[in-house]
Amino acid sequence: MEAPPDNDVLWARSLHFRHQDGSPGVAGVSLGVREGEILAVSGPRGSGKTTLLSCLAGLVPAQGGEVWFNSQAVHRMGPFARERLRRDRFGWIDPAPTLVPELNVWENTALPLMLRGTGRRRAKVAALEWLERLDVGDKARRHPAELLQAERQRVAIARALAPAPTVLFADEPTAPLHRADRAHVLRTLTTAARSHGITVVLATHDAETAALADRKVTLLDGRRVKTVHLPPVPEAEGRAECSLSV
Ligand SMILES: Nc1ncnc2c1ncn2[C@@H]1O[C@H](COP(=O)(O)OP(=O)(O)OP(=O)(O)O)[C@@H](O)[C@H]1O
Repeated sequence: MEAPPDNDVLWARSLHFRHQDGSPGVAGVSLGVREGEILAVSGPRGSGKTTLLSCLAGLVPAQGGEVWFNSQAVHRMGPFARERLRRDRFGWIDPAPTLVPELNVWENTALPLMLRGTGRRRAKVAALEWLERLDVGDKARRHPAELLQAERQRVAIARALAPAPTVLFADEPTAPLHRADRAHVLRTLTTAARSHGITVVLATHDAETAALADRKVTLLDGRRVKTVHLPPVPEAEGRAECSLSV
């Protein structure tokens, strides 16, 4: 076993993961992510994007293969070491916002910073700055239940960026946003990542989102492929969909 190349902050070799019920998640995926790079992991629904990000972030232990974060072998870590790594070095954005309902918006945003040891006052200042950047600064004292789903997602993005993680795993981060808001939020996310040197692994099935990344890897049925050719939707089916959506 060898350590990853120096310029890769994250590196995986021949990753395998099967879900508890036997569903194949990823099967033999290898990739490297360079420091400061924005890497899109694309592919259709069910292709293994979330599973891959979960293995890379140490959320689930890979059942085969290797994951390296710099010179640390994530695949050899126990649950506590992986949890510490996630807390101190990684950020995560889910497709749907998961905020602590009892805390207000700025407290939610400041939480990862405080868990890393930042004092409450400094954490609050940072949280408020990030909330402003994500256009939800005026909601800082509200509780999650008082916000729209799209606003909660902006808060979740601010919370993930506030500690300036070394690697940010963003799983369909703009899924709950309206199309018009998506581009703006994605630009804020990618600009913030670039200006703070945050490496981003961005799972998306949307080609426009993937185009914002520096590089793209594509998955199909848990494996890396060069391109995905999906069968065209028959015209009659397309018409049926249109009439249903009216
Ligand atoms: N918790 C789970 N238990 C069992 N099977 C799962 C679980 N999560 C995902 N799978 C299965 O693993 C495979 C990969 O799913 P995954 O969610 O990683 O794909 P994805 O590309 O992220 O899809 P989506 O875009 O829909 O989120 C799919 O066949 C899926 O049904």
